[in-house]
Amino acid sequence: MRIDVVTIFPGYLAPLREALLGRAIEAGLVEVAVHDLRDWTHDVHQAVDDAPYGGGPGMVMKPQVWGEALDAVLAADERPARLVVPTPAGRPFRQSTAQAWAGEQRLVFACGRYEGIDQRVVDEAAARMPVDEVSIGDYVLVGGEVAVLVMVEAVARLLPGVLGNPVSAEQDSFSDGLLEGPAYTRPLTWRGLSVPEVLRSGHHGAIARWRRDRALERTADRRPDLLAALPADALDAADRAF
Ligand SMILES: N#Cc1c(-c2ccc3ccn(Cc4ccncc4)c3c2)n[nH]c1N
Repeated sequence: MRIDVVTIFPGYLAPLREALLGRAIEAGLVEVAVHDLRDWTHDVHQAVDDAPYGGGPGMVMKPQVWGEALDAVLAADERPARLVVPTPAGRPFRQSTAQAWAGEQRLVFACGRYEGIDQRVVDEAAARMPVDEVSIGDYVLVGGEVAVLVMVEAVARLLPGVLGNPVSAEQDSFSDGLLEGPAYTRPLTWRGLSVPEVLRSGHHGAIARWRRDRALERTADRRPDLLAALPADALDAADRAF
């Protein structure tokens, strides 16, 4: 997969080259290119924004600059791309979104700032490629860069070879529609608190059942909406007994 990010703050995306994802890039499991939107300005001030039509607070990002930038970035690789535009007004970004995007050959992320990007940039792009306007949560950020860090990590960890243990991605929170339950490691007792006996029993069936019960319990307590959204056949009799 190739990932391109267009932003006026390229330095914000430096964390993509750290740790697990950085190693994946070095291993050639994923390609990441970050582009400075101002490279496609032509005025001395490198202007990327202007006042909003209809008035209102703040500034809007100019369509001309974005259009030239996306044309150039898209032309740099022949692979078909999905354009992703983070926005507080976007559809929710979920694990299912990350799983769907993990199958893409190429993702191009457009990081807005100010009050956002002129809508015509999205509309014009949508005539020639898939475009997703997405939000990472119900709170307001200052720009799209942090959201891109979140989404790139969520997608990249699903790519073959990126995670040391692919099983862990299958047992993620949300992968089965539930939150994952609590995890424990050594020491056996820490500040008077001990690891649940069942986890030391060696009884794999009992351990699986205990973990499922804790996941159901945590999901019911913290995210009842996820429980309500589960397909009818997602809970077996033992689950329902919980
Ligand atoms: N994903 C995501 C987001 C954003 C977000 C994303 C891109 C941009 C570009 C500009 N802004 C600032 C802004 C724009 C409009 N209204 C208010 C603030 C952004 C915010 N905020 N909250 C989220 N969950």
